[in-house]
Amino acid sequence: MPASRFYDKVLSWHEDSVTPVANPLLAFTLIKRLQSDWRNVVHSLEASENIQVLKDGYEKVEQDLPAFEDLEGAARALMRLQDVYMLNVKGLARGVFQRVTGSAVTDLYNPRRLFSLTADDCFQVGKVAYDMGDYYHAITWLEEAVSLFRGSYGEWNTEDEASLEDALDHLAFAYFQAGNVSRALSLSREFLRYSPDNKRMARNVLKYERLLTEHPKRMVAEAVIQRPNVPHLQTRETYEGLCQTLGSQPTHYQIPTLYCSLETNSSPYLLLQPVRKEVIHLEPYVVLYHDFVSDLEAQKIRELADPWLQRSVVASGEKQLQVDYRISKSAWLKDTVDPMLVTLDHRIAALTGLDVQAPYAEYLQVVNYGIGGHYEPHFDHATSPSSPLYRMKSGNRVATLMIYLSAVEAGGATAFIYANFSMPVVKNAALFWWNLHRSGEGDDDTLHAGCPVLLGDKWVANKWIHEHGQEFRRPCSSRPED
Ligand SMILES: O=C(O)CCC(=O)C(=O)O
Ligand SMILES: [Fe+2]
Repeated sequence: MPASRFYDKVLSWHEDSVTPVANPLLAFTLIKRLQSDWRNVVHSLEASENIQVLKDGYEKVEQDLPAFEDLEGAARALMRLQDVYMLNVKGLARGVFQRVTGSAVTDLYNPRRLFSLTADDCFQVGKVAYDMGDYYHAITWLEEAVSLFRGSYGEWNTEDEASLEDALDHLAFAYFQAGNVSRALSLSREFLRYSPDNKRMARNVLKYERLLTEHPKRMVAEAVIQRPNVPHLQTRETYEGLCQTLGSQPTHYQIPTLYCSLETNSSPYLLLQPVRKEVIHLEPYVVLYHDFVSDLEAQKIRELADPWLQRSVVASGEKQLQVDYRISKSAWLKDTVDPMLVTLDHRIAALTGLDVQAPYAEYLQVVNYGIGGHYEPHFDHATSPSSPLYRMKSGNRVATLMIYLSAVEAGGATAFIYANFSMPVVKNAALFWWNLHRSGEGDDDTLHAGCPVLLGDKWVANKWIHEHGQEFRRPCSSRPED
């Protein structure tokens, strides 16, 4: 019986998956299974004697299951990964992560186990794009759906929402919208072979034929379908190149001023336990402190924050908003939550020489990025006088110290757009940089981003240090270049 075949399939997905959400393909299918596959199984016509029990059980948990919005988010995350890492959709559907540029194919990650996508999975991703009018992504995913449905024609899965006909129908229309009428025509004709009585499709075929006779050029000159442009991101190419670590990474051999040292900063605290400091970049000044926290501390911080995590917001004018360009969950941890956080503050103060007591620094912000989670290029400091950052009345964010609380399997680097380098996630290390010049003016060269997580679960913690309280620790200067 198909429903039990679905059950067996679900069981096999869960075999040996300790962290099921580390793989974006598995994460998508998990959400899809909870959001629509089970519903399709439960509401299928395959009424057997136990169906009432199954239905009752389903209704009990229904409101806690992921909503369509979650499925949509997961589909968009897959498309984001596809774009930023130039992933090939055919490869993704087979469970492999390959970057394809021209004829060159690079393996970005070799998963231990392949999780392939079904035709219906690809259809759902394509449909999300289609419903947003994004025919560029719709076409790549629906092409894959059509090709997989063709290969398994006649085999019907109870959990599936769509069929070959649905996929052909959507793909044909997507091509038509994108200006490729000849492809729309051939797919519509294929559709009619399976459903010859469909009047709407018959009308479409006539329309496409007419268009092609009237404008025969469209037959040959197939429109090049462009990826939708995201207007707020002028730096997209650089950003994506850096996420793929195609930027000019600093090499210590070429730049002798970049060095590694054991930092004691004349602090008694650090004399006992010096921290290995690596200068990553000079202007802006960015350093990495290795093993800034221990595995246990990192774990503890993640655990303390976990129950408080909420979808991250950003400052927009005077308001705080949820936006597509920052997708993560975050929580603020007050020092009083655990003595370990006080120890951490002392370590930050000792290393940076800055005062991190309230109100001169913000609470620790813990951030968790799921699959495809990201933070597009931004500044940490306020760029407008009405920013909510000034509510603390301790000036702007003079410096950032960001701790990597986890490793990731692939993706998730921190990219400095204008400085043209990216920092891969180094578990337990902390990245420090100045956001402001000594004059107090924002340093535009600190524009940075958290690249989408390709595989894994990325955690970071931010300590934002404000201007006030640092007057004697970082004296100001009127030279803007300082
Ligand atoms: O996650 C990252 O690598 C960067 C995060 C970041 O820039 C921020 O939270 O402000
Ligand atoms: Fe940032």
